[in-house]
Amino acid sequence: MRTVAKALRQVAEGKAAAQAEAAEWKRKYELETAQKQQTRIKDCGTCTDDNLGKMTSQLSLEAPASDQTGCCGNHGICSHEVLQDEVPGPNPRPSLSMVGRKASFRLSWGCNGNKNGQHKHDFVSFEKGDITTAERSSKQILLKWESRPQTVLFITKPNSNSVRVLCAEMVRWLKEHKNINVFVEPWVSKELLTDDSNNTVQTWDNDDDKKMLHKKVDLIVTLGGDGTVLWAASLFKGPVPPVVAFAMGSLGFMTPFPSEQYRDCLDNVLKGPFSITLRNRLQCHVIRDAAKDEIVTEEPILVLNEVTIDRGISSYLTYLECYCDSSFVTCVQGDGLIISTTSGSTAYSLAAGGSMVHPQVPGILFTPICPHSLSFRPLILPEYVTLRIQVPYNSRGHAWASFDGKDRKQLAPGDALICSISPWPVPTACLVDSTTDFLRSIHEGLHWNLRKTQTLDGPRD
Ligand SMILES: NC(=O)c1ccc[n+]([C@@H]2O[C@H](COP(=O)([O-])OP(=O)(O)OC[C@H]3O[C@@H](n4cnc5c(N)ncnc54)[C@H](O)[C@@H]3O)[C@@H](O)[C@H]2O)c1
Ligand SMILES: Nc1ncnc2c1ncn2[C@@H]1O[C@H](COP(=O)(O)OP(=O)(O)OP(=O)(O)O)[C@@H](O)[C@H]1O
Repeated sequence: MRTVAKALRQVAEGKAAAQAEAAEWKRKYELETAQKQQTRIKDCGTCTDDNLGKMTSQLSLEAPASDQTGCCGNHGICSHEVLQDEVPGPNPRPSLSMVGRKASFRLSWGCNGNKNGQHKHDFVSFEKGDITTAERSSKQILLKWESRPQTVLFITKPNSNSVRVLCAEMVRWLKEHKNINVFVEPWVSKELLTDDSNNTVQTWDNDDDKKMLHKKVDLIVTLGGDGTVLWAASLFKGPVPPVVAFAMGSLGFMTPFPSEQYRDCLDNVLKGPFSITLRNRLQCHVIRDAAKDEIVTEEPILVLNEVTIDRGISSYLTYLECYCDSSFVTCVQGDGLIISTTSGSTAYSLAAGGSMVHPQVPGILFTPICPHSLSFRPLILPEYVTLRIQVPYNSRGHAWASFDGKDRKQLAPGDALICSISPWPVPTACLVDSTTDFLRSIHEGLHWNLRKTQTLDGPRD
C-alpha cells in the first residue's frame, strides 16, 4: 500500500512539475508579449540616470511624434502621451463625448535633498497614463501631475447615509470649485439624480465602457472602509488610476484621509506632488484539470489583499500541494492556505498568524490556516516567484478559493491555482508617506504593542 501511495505521489509530482513548467513558460510568454505590445521608452534619457536608462532599455513608450515634447524633469519617468478626445459619433454618448484629455504625470523618487537620483535602484515605468512596475522602488514615490487632472471616479460604500450625503457634497464642490468631471457607479448616479444634488455626473452603462475607465479617469476617490478600496481596485482588471481613500469605515488600514478635511486633502492631491504607495496585487489563474492542455482556462483574477484556498463546507482537512516556481514547497493539511500581498499582511493573513509587512516591501506571504502540524510556520517569498497550489488527485475533498474574501471558486482534485504578482499595482495616495501611514494604521487600527509604561520607581541596576 505504501509503495502504491509512493508511486501515486511520484506520478502526481511528475505531473505537477510538468504543469508547473508549462505554467511558468506561459507566464513568461504573456509577460514578454505584454511588454512588447505595450510601450517603448524613447529619448527619455534626461529624466532618468544611466542606471535607470539601462534598466528601461527593454521597455519603451510609443508616444505619437506630434505629442512627444522634451522631457520636463531630471529625476522621474515622464510620458507625454495624451489621449485624444473621443470624436463624437452619429449619436455620441454623453459619457464618451464629455470626457476631456486624460492628465499625464511624472513619477519621481522623493529622496531627501539628493539631487542626482543616485538612490534609484528599481524603476517604475509610466506608460500612456498607466502606472506599471516591473520592480519595486526602494524609496518613497511621488506623483507629480504634468497636466491638470480633470476626471474623478467616486466609489462609495453602499447602504450608508453618511457616505451618500458626503458624496453628494464632494461631487458638488469638485464640479463648482474645481471644474472636475465626475464619474460614479451606475447605482450611485441614480441616488445622486434622485437627490437632485448634481445631475451632471457621468457613469457607464456596459462592461466595455467599464473596461475603458482607466483611460478616462485621472483619480479615484473612495468613501468607505478597506473593503471599499478593495472593491474599487476590483473594477480595474489592468492599470489602476491613483486612489485617494477617505476613512468612513471601522478600521481604515488603507483609508488614511479624514473625510471632514476633504477640501484640503483634494486640493493638495489635485495640485500635487503627493506621495503614493504602489500596492502590488496578485494575479490568480484557476487551471482546471479537465482543460489542462488549453493555454488559458479562465480569466485571471486580481486581488489586493489575498487569495485563500480553504476547505469550504467540507468537514475534511484540505490537502494542497504547493510549488514555488518549479520547486516543491510543502503539503498543506489543515483548514487551508492564504497567499497574501504585503497590503493584505494586516488582514486575514495576520489573523492566521502571519507577519505584518510594510506595503512597499516586495514579497508574497504564504500563511497556513490552522495547519494540522506543529512545525508549519508562515513564509514570506520574493515577489518575482510564481506559486502553484494543486489539489492532488488523492485528496479526499474539494477545496475552495476566495479572492479578497469574495467570488468563491470550487477546486476539484487535479485543479490548480497559479498566483504571481500582477504588473498592475494599485497606487494609493498617502496622507504623509508610505511608512508614516503604515505605522499609524497599525498603531491606531490594531493598537499594535500598546502597553502601559513601567513606572520609574522600583529596583535599579
Ligand atoms: N479572520 C479574519 O481576519 C478574516 C476573515 C475573512 C476575511 N478577512 C479579510 O476581510 C477582507 C475583505 O474585507 P471587506 O471589508 O471586504 O470584508 P469585511 O467587511 O468582512 O471586513 C473585514 C475586516 O478586514 C479589514 N481589512 C480589510 N482589508 C484589510 C487590510 N488590508 N488590512 C487590515 N485590515 C483589513 C476590514 O477593515 C474589516 O474590518 C479579506 O480580504 C480578508 O483579508 C479577514
Ligand atoms: N461600491 C461598492 N459596491 C459593492 N460593494 C461594496 C462597495 N463598496 C464596498 N463594498 C463592500 O461593502 C463591504 C463593506 O465595505 P467596507 O469594508 O468599506 O465598510 P466597513 O465594513 O463598514 O468598514 P471596515 O472594513 O473598515 O470595517 C465590503 O465587503 C465591500 O466589498
